Amino acid sequence: MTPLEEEQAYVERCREGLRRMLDGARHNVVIGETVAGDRYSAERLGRHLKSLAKELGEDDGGPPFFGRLDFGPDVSEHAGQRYHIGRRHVSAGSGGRPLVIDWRAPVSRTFYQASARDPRGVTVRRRFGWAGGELTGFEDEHLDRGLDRRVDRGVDPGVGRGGAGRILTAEIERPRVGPMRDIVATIQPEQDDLVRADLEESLCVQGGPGTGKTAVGLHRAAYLLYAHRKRLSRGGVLVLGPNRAFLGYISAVLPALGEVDVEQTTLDALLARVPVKGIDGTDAAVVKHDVRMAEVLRRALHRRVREPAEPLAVADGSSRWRVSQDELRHVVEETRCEAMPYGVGRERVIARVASLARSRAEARGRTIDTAWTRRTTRAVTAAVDAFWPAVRPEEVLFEVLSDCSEAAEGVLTTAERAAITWARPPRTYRSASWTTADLILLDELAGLVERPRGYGHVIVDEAQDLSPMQCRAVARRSEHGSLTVLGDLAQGTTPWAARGWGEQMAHLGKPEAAVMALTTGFRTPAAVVELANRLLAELAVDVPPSRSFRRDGRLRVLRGDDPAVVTAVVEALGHEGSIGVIAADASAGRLRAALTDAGLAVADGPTPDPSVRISVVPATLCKGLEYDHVVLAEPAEIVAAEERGLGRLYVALTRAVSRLDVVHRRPLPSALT
Ligand SMILES: Nc1ncnc2c1ncn2[C@@H]1O[C@H](COP(=O)(O)OP(=O)(O)OP(=O)(O)O)[C@@H](O)[C@H]1O
Repeated sequence: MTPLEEEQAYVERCREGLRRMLDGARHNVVIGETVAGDRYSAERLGRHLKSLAKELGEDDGGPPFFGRLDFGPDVSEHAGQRYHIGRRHVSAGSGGRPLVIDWRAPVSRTFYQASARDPRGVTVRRRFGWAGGELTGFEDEHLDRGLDRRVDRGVDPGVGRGGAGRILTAEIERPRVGPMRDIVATIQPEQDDLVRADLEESLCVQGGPGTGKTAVGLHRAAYLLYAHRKRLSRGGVLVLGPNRAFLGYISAVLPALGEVDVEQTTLDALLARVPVKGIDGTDAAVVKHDVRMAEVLRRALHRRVREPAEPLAVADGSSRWRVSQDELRHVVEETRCEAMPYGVGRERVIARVASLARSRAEARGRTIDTAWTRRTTRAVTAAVDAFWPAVRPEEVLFEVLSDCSEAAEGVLTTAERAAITWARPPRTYRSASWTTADLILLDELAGLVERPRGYGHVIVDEAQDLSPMQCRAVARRSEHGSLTVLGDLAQGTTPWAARGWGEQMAHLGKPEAAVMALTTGFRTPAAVVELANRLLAELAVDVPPSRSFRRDGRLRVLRGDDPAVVTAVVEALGHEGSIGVIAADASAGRLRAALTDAGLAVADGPTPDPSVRISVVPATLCKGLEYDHVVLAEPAEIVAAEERGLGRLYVALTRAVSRLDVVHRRPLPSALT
């Protein structure tokens, strides 16, 4: 047998192993359904087993491994061992050593980190090439002999980018056809460091376009769940992305890595406690996103706590148990000093006052039973309503937006107060038309009333765009957990986008987090990166220019309007891969009509769709997405459309994987010429 045939035979053993695991998992689903301890655990177990069975079923036919490590004789733990590394563990069935080791297992780390300079005991690292589930070749790096000793079997011999092998280069440069895929086979050492950082460690990753921030975040989620499954099972892991198109684009990555229980959502969706019916003007939105609003809301809420105006007398048959006004005052003051959430404070006041009444009753020999306690607590609660009332966040915000003169005194300017005040206040909070920014204010208030549910780990993508108030909403949910914050200051497009990470991390509640950099781009070809980098000087943020791993690709700057866009798209159809037509929001509908009039099928939304190759993408939705071929229409219009239009153009320019056509009639923004 040739070495390639030996590996192909090993693939068959792995597939057999997977089939055995699948049979076992299906069997367990049946058993799991009958061995219900209680309903909750039966449901959880059933869900877990079913998803495992589904996953294993779906895995059937996919590559069971992507790499192999051969250790030399000098590593005590692994001396002379050979391990195949894959997306999932494949057991040998007989209780022996697994056929395939999970990419997240400790030994797999060596696969990503070993190098000729630091072989870590590895003699050979093998990468496999696959075509449609068939193992077609492999490539060896003899780390003990230096990188130049590369041997290829069944693939074109040769060395790719920067000393990287062909298989690695081909994987990174492959045309993109649909949603995002995992990168487990080709995680780079600096990415691996971030993926496997400690759970306790909060990280901030600043990386230029296409440096793999999103990929790192998702793989980190999968890694943390593997390494700390028990600890994270209670709090869970939350992934926050910028919009629904982005979530659609990334949604398959974690399930492909076997993780189906991660909550992936947008911050707006997470905070949606009321329907959004109103829209803010920019002036109002800017004030509402400002961190000073936290103080305004705090004051507005706590203004509701008043000095008790009268003593309390709890009627109990023929007796009355009294709590004096002074005692009530003392309880309120004492509770206030403990600086706890408003709602918890109220509960504590009720409990303390009830306990005073109880001690009076006990002193008079009254027998206290549950019914007595319930009755007394009800009476005390009614009295406490007068000086520490129950409150809904909506009621407080209703008051603030109707008239914030007192709560905002000395905090907001007159113009700022006017900007957020309703021109015509609704009659009650129930008829208010809340805006997206109001959701954040309601969440701040809800957080002041009661602590929200926290997560074990939160991953925030495109974090440069979060306002201070949005950051606080994230911080509330990760107070007792850790954060992975991913972003690029140069891609900031919101009016409140961060200009530096220090302040942003402070708003996120983790001022001590290390800021790490990713600088090699894996998406955009060098010529396109070079064009986009020209904008950096005008973006007023301090980030290093990106470098591209890729030397392939094509950039064209074409003159013309809609017909030129259609021609560029038709030409792009001659290549493999997805096609994104990115235009200013106002022009997206017109361009879509021009393409369909030309007889071309266009996908419904911006998310790359393998069945309909062309997507028309409003510029404000292209963040985080990528297309094999991008036709970028009229850059000047994108720049003019919003305050941070240049940032938006920078994002739009960096969405192309293989080819970018810039089509323009109006003069190009000066930075590009
Ligand atoms: N190590 C890698 N191997 C293969 N592909 C990679 C690697 N790292 C990143 N990529 C690919 O590069 C592309 C860009 O990655 P990703 O979207 O994670 O970058 P990003 O930094 O979040 O980009 P942006 O900020 O522009 O949205 C994706 O297609 C991703 O799969």
